[in-house]
Amino acid sequence: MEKLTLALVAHDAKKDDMAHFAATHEAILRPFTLFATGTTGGRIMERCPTLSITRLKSGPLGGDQQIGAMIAEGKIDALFFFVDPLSPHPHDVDVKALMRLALVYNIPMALNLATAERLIASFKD
Ligand SMILES: O=C(CO)COP(=O)(O)O
Repeated sequence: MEKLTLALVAHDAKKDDMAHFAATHEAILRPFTLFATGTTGGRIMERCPTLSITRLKSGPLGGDQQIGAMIAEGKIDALFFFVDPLSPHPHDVDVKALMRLALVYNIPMALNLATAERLIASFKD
Protein backbone atom coordinates (compact mmCIF):
# COMPACT_ATOMS: atom_id res chain seq x y z
CA MET A 1 0.00 0.00 0.00
CA GLU A 2 1.18 3.55 -0.70
CA LYS A 3 2.50 5.40 2.33
CA LEU A 4 -0.53 7.26 3.64
CA THR A 5 -0.46 10.28 5.90
CA LEU A 6 -2.91 10.17 8.79
CA ALA A 7 -3.95 12.83 11.29
CA LEU A 8 -4.90 11.87 14.86
CA VAL A 9 -6.81 14.23 17.13
CA ALA A 10 -8.82 13.69 20.30
CA HIS A 11 -10.65 15.90 22.73
CA ASP A 12 -9.62 15.52 26.38
CA ALA A 13 -12.43 13.13 27.34
CA LYS A 14 -11.51 10.92 24.38
CA LYS A 15 -7.74 10.84 24.74
CA ASP A 16 -7.78 7.54 26.64
CA ASP A 17 -9.83 6.04 23.82
CA MET A 18 -7.40 7.42 21.23
CA ALA A 19 -4.32 6.10 23.08
CA HIS A 20 -5.96 2.70 23.40
CA PHE A 21 -7.01 2.73 19.74
CA ALA A 22 -3.49 3.59 18.62
CA ALA A 23 -1.97 0.90 20.85
CA THR A 24 -4.41 -1.70 19.54
CA HIS A 25 -3.53 -0.81 15.95
CA GLU A 26 0.11 0.12 16.47
CA ALA A 27 1.34 -2.36 13.87
CA ILE A 28 -1.06 -1.01 11.23
CA LEU A 29 -0.19 2.61 12.03
CA ARG A 30 3.61 2.14 12.13
CA PRO A 31 4.31 2.35 8.37
CA PHE A 32 2.23 5.50 7.92
CA THR A 33 3.26 9.11 8.28
CA LEU A 34 1.46 10.33 11.38
CA PHE A 35 0.55 13.83 12.51
CA ALA A 36 -1.31 14.72 15.69
CA THR A 37 -2.31 17.74 17.69
CA GLY A 38 0.09 18.40 20.57
CA THR A 39 -1.48 16.75 23.58
CA THR A 40 -3.06 13.91 21.66
CA GLY A 41 0.27 13.12 20.03
CA GLY A 42 2.03 13.12 23.38
CA ARG A 43 -0.48 10.71 24.87
CA ILE A 44 -0.21 8.35 21.91
CA MET A 45 3.60 8.39 21.96
CA GLU A 46 3.66 7.58 25.69
CA ARG A 47 1.49 4.57 25.01
CA CYS A 48 3.01 3.55 21.67
CA PRO A 49 6.79 4.02 21.79
CA THR A 50 7.29 2.48 18.34
CA LEU A 51 5.19 5.12 16.59
CA SER A 52 6.83 8.19 15.14
CA ILE A 53 4.40 11.10 15.27
CA THR A 54 4.88 14.71 14.27
CA ARG A 55 3.17 16.75 16.96
CA LEU A 56 1.63 20.03 15.91
CA LYS A 57 0.33 22.72 18.26
CA SER A 58 -2.30 21.85 20.80
CA GLY A 59 -5.81 22.12 19.37
CA PRO A 60 -6.89 25.26 21.25
CA LEU A 61 -3.60 26.94 20.24
CA GLY A 62 -3.97 26.31 16.52
CA GLY A 63 -3.31 22.58 16.06
CA ASP A 64 -6.72 21.90 14.56
CA GLN A 65 -6.14 24.72 12.09
CA GLN A 66 -2.70 23.35 11.21
CA ILE A 67 -4.24 20.00 10.33
CA GLY A 68 -7.01 21.77 8.41
CA ALA A 69 -4.39 23.63 6.38
CA MET A 70 -2.60 20.36 5.63
CA ILE A 71 -5.89 18.88 4.41
CA ALA A 72 -6.38 21.91 2.15
CA GLU A 73 -2.87 21.33 0.77
CA GLY A 74 -3.65 17.68 0.02
CA LYS A 75 -1.20 16.42 2.62
CA ILE A 76 -3.58 14.35 4.78
CA ASP A 77 -5.20 11.14 3.52
CA ALA A 78 -7.47 10.43 6.49
CA LEU A 79 -8.49 12.08 9.76
CA PHE A 80 -9.18 10.28 13.02
CA PHE A 81 -10.82 12.86 15.27
CA PHE A 82 -12.32 11.52 18.48
CA VAL A 83 -14.81 14.23 19.35
CA ASP A 84 -16.32 14.81 22.79
CA PRO A 85 -19.88 15.92 22.04
CA LEU A 86 -20.76 16.51 25.70
CA SER A 87 -18.32 19.27 26.64
CA PRO A 88 -17.94 22.85 25.48
CA HIS A 89 -14.67 23.68 23.72
CA PRO A 90 -13.21 27.18 23.65
CA HIS A 91 -11.93 26.55 20.13
CA ASP A 92 -15.18 25.16 18.78
CA VAL A 93 -14.88 27.28 15.65
CA ASP A 94 -11.53 25.57 14.91
CA VAL A 95 -13.08 22.14 15.51
CA LYS A 96 -15.86 22.92 13.04
CA ALA A 97 -13.40 24.36 10.53
CA LEU A 98 -11.31 21.18 10.67
CA MET A 99 -14.34 18.97 10.08
CA ARG A 100 -15.52 21.27 7.33
CA LEU A 101 -12.25 21.04 5.42
CA ALA A 102 -12.25 17.25 5.73
CA LEU A 103 -15.71 17.38 4.13
CA VAL A 104 -14.71 19.90 1.46
CA TYR A 105 -11.72 17.79 0.42
CA ASN A 106 -13.62 14.52 0.83
CA ILE A 107 -11.06 12.75 2.96
CA PRO A 108 -12.11 9.83 5.16
CA MET A 109 -12.92 11.22 8.62
CA ALA A 110 -13.66 9.05 11.66
CA LEU A 111 -15.29 11.08 14.42
CA ASN A 112 -15.88 8.24 16.86
CA LEU A 113 -14.33 4.94 17.85
CA ALA A 114 -16.84 2.79 15.96
CA THR A 115 -16.06 4.51 12.67
CA ALA A 116 -12.34 4.59 13.42
CA GLU A 117 -12.31 0.80 13.85
CA ARG A 118 -13.89 0.36 10.44
CA LEU A 119 -11.63 2.93 8.78
CA ILE A 120 -8.41 1.48 10.20
CA ALA A 121 -9.51 -1.99 9.14
CA SER A 122 -9.62 -0.69 5.57
CA PHE A 123 -5.89 0.14 5.81
CA LYS A 124 -4.78 -3.40 6.62
CA ASP A 125 -2.39 -4.79 3.97
O1 LIG B 1 -8.23 20.31 20.91
C1 LIG B 1 -8.09 19.34 20.21
C2 LIG B 1 -9.09 19.03 19.18
O2 LIG B 1 -10.03 20.02 18.97
C3 LIG B 1 -6.93 18.47 20.35
O3 LIG B 1 -5.80 19.17 20.80
P1 LIG B 1 -4.78 18.46 21.79
O4 LIG B 1 -4.43 17.15 21.21
O5 LIG B 1 -3.62 19.37 21.91
O6 LIG B 1 -5.54 18.34 23.11
